[in-house]
Amino acid sequence: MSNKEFRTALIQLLVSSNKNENIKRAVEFISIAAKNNAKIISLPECFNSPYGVKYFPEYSEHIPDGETTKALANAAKENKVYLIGGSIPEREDDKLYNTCIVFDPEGNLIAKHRKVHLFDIDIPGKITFKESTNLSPGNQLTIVDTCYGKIGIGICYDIRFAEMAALYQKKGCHMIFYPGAFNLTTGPAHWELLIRSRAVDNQLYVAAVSPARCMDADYKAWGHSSVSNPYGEIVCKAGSGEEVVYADIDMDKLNEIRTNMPYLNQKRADLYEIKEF
Ligand SMILES: NC(=O)CCC(=O)C(=O)O
Repeated sequence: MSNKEFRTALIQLLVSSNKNENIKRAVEFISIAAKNNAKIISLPECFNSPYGVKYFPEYSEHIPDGETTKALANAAKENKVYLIGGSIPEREDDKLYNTCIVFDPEGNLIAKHRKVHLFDIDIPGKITFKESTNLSPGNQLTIVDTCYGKIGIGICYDIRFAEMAALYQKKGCHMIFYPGAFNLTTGPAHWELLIRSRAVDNQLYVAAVSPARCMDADYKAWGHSSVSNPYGEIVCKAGSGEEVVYADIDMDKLNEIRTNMPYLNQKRADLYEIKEF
């Protein structure tokens, strides 16, 4: 495969309350995905800790000197892959963040995305979640320059904000990764709809990577890690359990879709515009 065609792998990890075990299993799955020829591998949101505000302080780490950063750097280097490290609770000074770290195939930390839109919702009788209880939002968008092109990074709730994805497209991204953990209320309603919408809006590949569902956990993840192509077709999709799913990315296909339907160049900047950050 050339750099215009490459395989990506989404690791739908079953996250437990044992942090060391979570990291170890993530590293094992990275090696399996690399053996299956994946060049860009992603973990899910909050993969080293159960997802919940009460867990964030205990499981949080400094980046880059924490154990998770070191383990992922080694895994990227040993397997010679780009690694999108899902997210982990990050501690800096007296603040906590929900943070995605990205590594190149030499194991260098090349990006750090702090979730910019915190997940604060209250659907009575269904789900209440308030990340802002103890997390602070990130204040920057994140684009990673790779030998496979530019990749935008968002974390879960970030996928709901169409302008963010539009900016990534405007700045040259051909793919956006969203490590995420939707739930049993919003997952069936919106997970796939949002993945496909961001892909069609911007004519790019969208990958969304969830933890596996654990019915004993406080927060029950929807699962269904998926990739949409730029035409809005789901090209791979996990079930709800632990598994790795793969998608073959094809930049010629993306370019063909953009040529056939050139609506990205037909925007009315005289009427509306996405401002650059
Ligand atoms: N972890 C999250 O940000 C969850 C977002 C979510 O479930 C949603 O519906 O949005």
